[in-house]
Amino acid sequence: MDTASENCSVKVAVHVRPLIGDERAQGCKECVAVTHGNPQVQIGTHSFTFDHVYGNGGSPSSAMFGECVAPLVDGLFQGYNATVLAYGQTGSGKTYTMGTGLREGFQTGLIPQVMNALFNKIETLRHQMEFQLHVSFIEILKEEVRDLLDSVSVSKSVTANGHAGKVSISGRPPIQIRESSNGVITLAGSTEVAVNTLQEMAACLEQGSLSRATGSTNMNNQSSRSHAIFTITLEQMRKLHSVSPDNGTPDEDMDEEYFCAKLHLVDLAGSERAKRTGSDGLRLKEGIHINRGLLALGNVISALGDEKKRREGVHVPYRDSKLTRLLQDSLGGNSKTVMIACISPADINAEESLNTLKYANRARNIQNKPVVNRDLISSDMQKLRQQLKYLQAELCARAGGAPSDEVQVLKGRIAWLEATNEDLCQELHEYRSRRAVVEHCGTDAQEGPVSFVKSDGLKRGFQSIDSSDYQMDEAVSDGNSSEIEEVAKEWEHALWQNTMDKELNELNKRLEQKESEMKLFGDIDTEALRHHFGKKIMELEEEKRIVQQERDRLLAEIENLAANSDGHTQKMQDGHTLKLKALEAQILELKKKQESQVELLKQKHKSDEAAKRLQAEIQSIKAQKVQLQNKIKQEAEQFRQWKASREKELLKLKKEGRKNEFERHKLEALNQRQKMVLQRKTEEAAIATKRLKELLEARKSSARENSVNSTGYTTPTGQSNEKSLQKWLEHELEVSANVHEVRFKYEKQSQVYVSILYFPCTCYLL
Ligand SMILES: Nc1ncnc2c1ncn2[C@@H]1O[C@H](COP(=O)(O)OP(=O)(O)OP(=O)(O)O)[C@@H](O)[C@H]1O
Repeated sequence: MDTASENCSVKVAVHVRPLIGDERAQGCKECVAVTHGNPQVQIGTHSFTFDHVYGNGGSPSSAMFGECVAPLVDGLFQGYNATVLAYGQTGSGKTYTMGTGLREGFQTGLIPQVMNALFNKIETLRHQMEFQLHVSFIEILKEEVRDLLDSVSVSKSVTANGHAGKVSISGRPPIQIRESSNGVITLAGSTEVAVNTLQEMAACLEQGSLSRATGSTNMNNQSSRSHAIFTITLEQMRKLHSVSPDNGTPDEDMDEEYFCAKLHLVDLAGSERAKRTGSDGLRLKEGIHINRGLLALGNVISALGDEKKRREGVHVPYRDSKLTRLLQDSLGGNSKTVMIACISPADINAEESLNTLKYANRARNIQNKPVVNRDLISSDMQKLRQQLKYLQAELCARAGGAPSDEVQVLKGRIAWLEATNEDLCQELHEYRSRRAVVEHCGTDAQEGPVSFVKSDGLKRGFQSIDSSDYQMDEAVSDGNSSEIEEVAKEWEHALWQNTMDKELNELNKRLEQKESEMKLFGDIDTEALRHHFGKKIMELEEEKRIVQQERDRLLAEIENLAANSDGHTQKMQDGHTLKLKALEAQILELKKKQESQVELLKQKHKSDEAAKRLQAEIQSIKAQKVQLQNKIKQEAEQFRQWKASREKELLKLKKEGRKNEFERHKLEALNQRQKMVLQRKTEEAAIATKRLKELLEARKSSARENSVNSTGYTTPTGQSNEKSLQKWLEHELEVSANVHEVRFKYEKQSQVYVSILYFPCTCYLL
């Protein structure tokens, strides 16, 4: 690879799509204004300047390819890597712009146009060089890299809820991201299809687009649920005609130069808010992963886009997500990059569109360092060849008079160089044939335990986010929708806060900058300056007037002298003419000075105007800052209230639970006691029944005795028996009444107990 690199910033274009059917049906108004003839976009009080603005009054969308992407395609042929990145809210038109969806407008998308331009250019250059094209198409879905061109993976529609998804058949190892020793990011295990024609490349795009995960949400009925990267690799073998040093004619043997450049075409999944997309379950989980990847991308852009941070060499968190890892070269690395920020003009999307523009505005500050990707070995070889030719020429030149031992040394050197050249050719050949295998096997010595340790360390920095994600996983698997909602809300709040903090930081920076600019104006006493310039002009005016008077006087004298001309007067006249000339020059000088003073005064006036404008800008930034701070405060307060009410609710429920538990214990104890009483009474009743039987027996036998005596009187024994029988009967009645009462109470308590167990809340309310 060439070491020389040029710094070039990420170019940003905005694509404003027209209002679409749904938005029209909802009666939305347009809230995005584009300044005519200028790449400026305005939303509310916010105004941004980009490299290009398309749609909605800006340049026509059809000009986008020619202005933004065609130069990157040309760059590919010079060996420069390039990236085109579509970013924006869900439903803002990224897929439409890139042409990765097989829907309406597909052919006008950027990727189909790239393919056309690529093959047209190859056709015109075919006689000068050899080409080899490869394409790969991957998606990042829920932090997993999937191969969209893998023929083993199959695309399948999942019919429930209209959700579609891709099902991978196991058998191939998952795709791994690797970093080679020279810092190049590669994908080990992804399919690289060699293509020779436009049709073959289009078929790859179509196959991958069909396999991509999409799903329906409230905001886009065919929403991309993954980040997709379509990569075109262009290899060129250029034939270099070298000129013979002897006769200046082209050499028979031609040198070769090998270039290899990649073009990444990225269609990111859209940022989304769970509330607006109406996502739940699977969609919600996808949305969280999408937002998480975009948050990591935002952090990378912030770290790279901040001049101060860059100078301080602040760590860029590329490893926080697969997306940022894969785009490492595209952002701040070896690539020419264009970001296309897609926005909707509808007023209901104003906040999201504003966020997209802020994100894109930050990206404009990123400095990349693209280099020509020339094969190291071929460039070494070229140097050696040049050296060889130079030596051969030197040898020829000296052939006549050079001492023979010097010629011998040079010949030896040439032989050595030729041998080295041959070795290098061999090495180059082996290297090329091994390269493909090496890339696929991914046997990269760099990915050892050391890099794991490093990534672990970085992971720790993101622990809070990881743990919230873990909570989300738990919540989703439990199927507890209120918990999901709670975690989603907290996540959304954290995202929102992060964006707002960044915005506030940016406002503070802008304010600081404007205030320091204002200080420059403030140090100058404008009134004193104006007075000084006014005075200076008057003085010059006076001086000019005096000099003009003197000139007029001299002119009059010359005229007089001319009338009576003699030798003496002629001399005087000459002297006067000289003086007159000097005075004229003086007047001219004074005029110039006066003009420059007037110019200075004008500039002063202009700078006063600029100071006023600056002051107004400072005021507006301050007002924006106050607004933002209030918004942050309000949101934080709302979130705090929501959290407090959730906690209160939870506490109340816990309290109710405890109370119910206590009641249950109490009832159980009562129930136990009553059971015991019932048992005791039942036993007493059994004893009484037994006694009754005995008494009845006794009574029968005494009656028999009485009939034997036949006296007709009741004996004292008979009387006492009757009394005891009466007493016993009374007791018996009392016992059975008690038994009934206890049984009734027991049954009632049992019913209450059952209802507490199965319907605790109702019971509490009762
Ligand atoms: N420039 C445009 N002109 C006309 N229609 C457009 C344009 N851009 C987008 N649309 C329409 O808007 C809708 C959403 O577009 P698209 O699917 O490309 O959005 P997206 O940003 O890729 O969404 P997501 O992130 O959810 O995948 C589609 O119906 C598409 O046809």
